[in-house]
This record gives sequence, structure tokens and C-alpha cells, in this order.
Amino acid sequence: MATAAIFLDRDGVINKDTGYVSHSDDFIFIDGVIDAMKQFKQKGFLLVVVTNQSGIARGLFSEDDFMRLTEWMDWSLADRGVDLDGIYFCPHHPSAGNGPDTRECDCRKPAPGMLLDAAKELNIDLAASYMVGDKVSDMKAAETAGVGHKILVRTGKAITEEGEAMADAVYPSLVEFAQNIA
Ligand SMILES: O=P(O)(O)OC[C@@H](O)[C@H]1O[C@@H](OP(=O)(O)O)[C@@H](O)[C@@H](O)[C@@H]1O
Ligand SMILES: [Mg+2]
Ligand SMILES: [Zn+2]
Repeated sequence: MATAAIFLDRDGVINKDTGYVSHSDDFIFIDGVIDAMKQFKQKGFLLVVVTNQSGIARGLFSEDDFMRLTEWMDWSLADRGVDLDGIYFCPHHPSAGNGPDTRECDCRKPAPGMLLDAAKELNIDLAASYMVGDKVSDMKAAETAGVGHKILVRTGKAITEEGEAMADAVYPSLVEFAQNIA
């Protein structure tokens, strides 16, 4: 049977988005998010991170740097009792940079590729799932993929009118969303 997931954007939802974060020294968990993630797991949701990492295409950091930081984040969460079910990332950008990751792709949000791959690989019930993001591109990716619930949080980029109009709900942070989810 397919399971519902909470898809989490990374920068601006899990950690402070100080711009192309690529090292654990610069990775600051937003207050309360780890406990919020624990609550989602206890409610039976799969927890899946979906993150655009165009810093790789831009040549700001390497895929190895991203992997190292991801391993550190994964262990930091596991240490606090949160086991992530999947981490999906897009290293591409359609125009910035000049390496192999500078290209059009199906995975950079607002494209739905990461969500659709996760749904297939983890047998996720998309209609029963939630996408939590800080940008309109997160909401668009969710809508195109058929994610049932689109949630915006105010811990990242300034929320636009377009983003707010597309979201089913807006919360100050992941903490308040966790308090309100059924
Ligand atoms: O929020 P998620 O998807 O986890 O990750 C976003 C990041 O990859 C970066 O995305 C960039 O946008 P561009 O990729 O340059 O459009 C900017 O918003 C950066 O500040 C941010 O660090
Ligand atoms: Mg974000
Ligand atoms: Zn991509």
C-alpha cells in the first residue's frame, strides 16, 4: 500500500537559507524543526527532502561537498531520532555555470521530477502527501506532481503573493505546521 509523505524543501525550511549553504559550519537548523520532523515520523509519514542545489552547476561547490554536508545532516537528524526516508537533489541550472550540470532538466523545482522519482521509488501516495516549502517554485512542483497539500513557511525567502495564492496554508515555520497537521 502506498504511504503518505511529507516532502521538505531544505534551505529555508530545515535550515536557514544564508545562500548556497555547502558546509556543516554554515548549516543552522531552524528552531524546533527536528522535533517537528520527529512528530511527522511518529504520525506515520515518510520524510523526504527535495532540494535544488544549483550551487553545483554554478561551480560554487562540488557534488562531493553536497554529499558530505548531506551525510552530516542525515547523522545529525538520526542522532536526534529522525530517520529520513529519502533525500533528492537537483545539481542543475538551465543557464548559470559552464560545466556538465548547466542544462535544462526535469528535476529543478518548479519541475516535478524529484517528487515523481521519490513517489515511484518509495511508493508514495502523492494525493495524501504534503509539500512544505518557502518559495512559489516549491508550490508549483507540488501542484504539477499532484501532491495533495501545499504548505508555505515563512522561515525562508520572502513569501510572494503568487506563492501565497498557490499554497493551501501558510505557517510561520515547520513547528506550527506540525502542531496543526491532522
Ligand atoms: O530551498 P532548496 O530547494 O532546498 O535550496 C535552494 C538553494 O539551492 C539555493 O537556491 C538559490 O536559488 P537558485 O537555485 O539559484 O535559483 C537561492 O535561493 C539560494 O539562496 C539557495 O541557497
Ligand atoms: Mg527553499
Ligand atoms: Zn535537475
